[in-house]
Amino acid sequence: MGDRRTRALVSSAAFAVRLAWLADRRALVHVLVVQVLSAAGMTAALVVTQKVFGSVLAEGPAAAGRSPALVPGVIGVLVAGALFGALRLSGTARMAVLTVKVDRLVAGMVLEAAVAAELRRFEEPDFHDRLQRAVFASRRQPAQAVVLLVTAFQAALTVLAVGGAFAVMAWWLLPLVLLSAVPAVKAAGRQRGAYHDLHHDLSENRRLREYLERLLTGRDEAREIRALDLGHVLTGRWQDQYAREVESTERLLRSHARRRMAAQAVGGALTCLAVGVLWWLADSHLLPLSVAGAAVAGVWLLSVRINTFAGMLSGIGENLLRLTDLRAFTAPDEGAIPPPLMPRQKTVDEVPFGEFRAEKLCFTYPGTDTPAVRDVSLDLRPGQVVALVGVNGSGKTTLARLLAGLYPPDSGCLLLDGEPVTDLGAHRERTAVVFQDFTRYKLPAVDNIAFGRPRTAADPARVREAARQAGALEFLAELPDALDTPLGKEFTGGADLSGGQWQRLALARAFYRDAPLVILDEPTAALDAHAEDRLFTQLRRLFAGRTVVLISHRLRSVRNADRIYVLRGGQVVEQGDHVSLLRTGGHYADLFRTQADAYQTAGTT
Ligand SMILES: Nc1ncnc2c1ncn2[C@@H]1O[C@H](COP(=O)(O)OP(=O)(O)OP(=O)(O)O)[C@@H](O)[C@H]1O
Repeated sequence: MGDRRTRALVSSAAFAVRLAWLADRRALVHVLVVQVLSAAGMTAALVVTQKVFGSVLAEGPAAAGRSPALVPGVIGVLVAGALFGALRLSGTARMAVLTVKVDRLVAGMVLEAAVAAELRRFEEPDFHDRLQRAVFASRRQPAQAVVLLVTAFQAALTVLAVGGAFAVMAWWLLPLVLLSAVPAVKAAGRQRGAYHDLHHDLSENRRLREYLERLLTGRDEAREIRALDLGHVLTGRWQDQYAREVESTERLLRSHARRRMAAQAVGGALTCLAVGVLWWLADSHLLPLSVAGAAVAGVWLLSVRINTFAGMLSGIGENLLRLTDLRAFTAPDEGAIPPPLMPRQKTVDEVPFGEFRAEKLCFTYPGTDTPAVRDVSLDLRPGQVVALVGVNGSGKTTLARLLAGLYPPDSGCLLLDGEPVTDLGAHRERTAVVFQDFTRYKLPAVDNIAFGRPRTAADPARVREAARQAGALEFLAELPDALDTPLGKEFTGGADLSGGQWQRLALARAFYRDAPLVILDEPTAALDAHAEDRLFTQLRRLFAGRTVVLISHRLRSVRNADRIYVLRGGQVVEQGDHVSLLRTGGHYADLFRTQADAYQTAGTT
């Protein structure tokens, strides 16, 4: 365990240095050179101090002011002090820039890794724990690790420099001074990793707390929270979550403080002993007073540096261990999406898409035991409209996600013209999906549509055409800045849309994507009756030449589909066209009649 941790620390330290190198190698070299020069300056200052002491003592205090030997020494120390002060300032400024650049580099790495992760991973709590820890580790931690490592480097150089000066003056003092730091180093070693373990233990707790924070501060949630008067309940839960974190952290900090205080007391006693020995040696004329004086200054410098270093050790340890979270998350893994093969998204006419078949698809969500989709097979021919129907939870959305290549099936496969679809990334390229819970991008309307083909520059004429096809052009044209209006009231000049208008925008995105396979999951849930009717009656014309998979609870809307698959408990229990399914008198007929009766009853009462 200890060895594993030590190895993790060493490789994380190398990782931090590599990050700094990648972020700004010139700044890193500058900062390190400053540290080396400062350490060299400190050695020189110590030696000069000893010489000055020597001449003062040789000529007597009375002659001190007149001694010509003193003048160059004192001037030299003063000039060197000013030079090193300026050098340190430049090093500090460069360090600040370096930390900002490291932060940016690492935040980008985390975002890239999150974007590359397979959708399935987002179903796993462990993934969210790792993501959260990586996000946490990316905020100032790598930059702080670089600062700590540079400070540690400086402390090590000081130890070497002062040690070197001691070698000239009184080398035998060095072990005593080093001994004084042992308790602090040991305490830091014992504490090392404790924060990191706590951080791991609290991951889920913190994730829930942050979710509650988003609920309590989000614009979209603000309405319902006020309508239900939920604020105080959620704040209470937030308080409970936070209290748990604070209690655990407090417990750890208390034990940490006790250990460090004890270590400091022992270290201080050993430093006093070293000074006492020097005093005794000087008093007994076993050591020249000049050497003893410089050695006292050296002992003080050295013990301060070593103790700072030891104190930093637990900080460095914790910090570097957090970088292991970051490395683990950003390292490419088997879940990463391979880089896109096509440099430019092709249009529907350029992408070959023939007969599409799903064969015996099975899928179980991570963390559950019951399959959401079981042994589902279906055929989709070019130009066909195929509908998936069934009660809530029957597996329609999950099946749609499998058909879109968003999840790899646990077993079974997708076939295109008889060939298994092995590259799900390429399959997604030829698929347009309008999700039931589509995303509302609080960005300009034009982006909301052009995101349908994110790897090609937005084509304004096609954006307008897609908006027109989705019935969105009219209301978008009336926005303050037309299609350039940001769709979020949080942004200056921003506007908001109604639920149905947002849904039309999601449809426009699908039109703009211009893919040969179109999957529409409840695409009209928020549309008014006219708009819904218009979409369904014109579906074939609007998506001419494409294969359409349509999910809808409104069975009236799917009756014109070429084929209807009826799902129940994740399985296809019936299939056929509307007329044949009604004739069979099964589950579909039952659902259809229930809806028709409801309309009739409502119409007659
Ligand atoms: N992310 C998930 N993790 C675990 N189980 C899930 C997840 N999403 C859906 N399920 C489960 O999978 C089953 C099928 O859900 P699915 O969303 O595919 O049904 P659906 O037919 O689309 O339902 P609806 O008509 O309500 O949209 C349900 O039992 C549901 O509880």
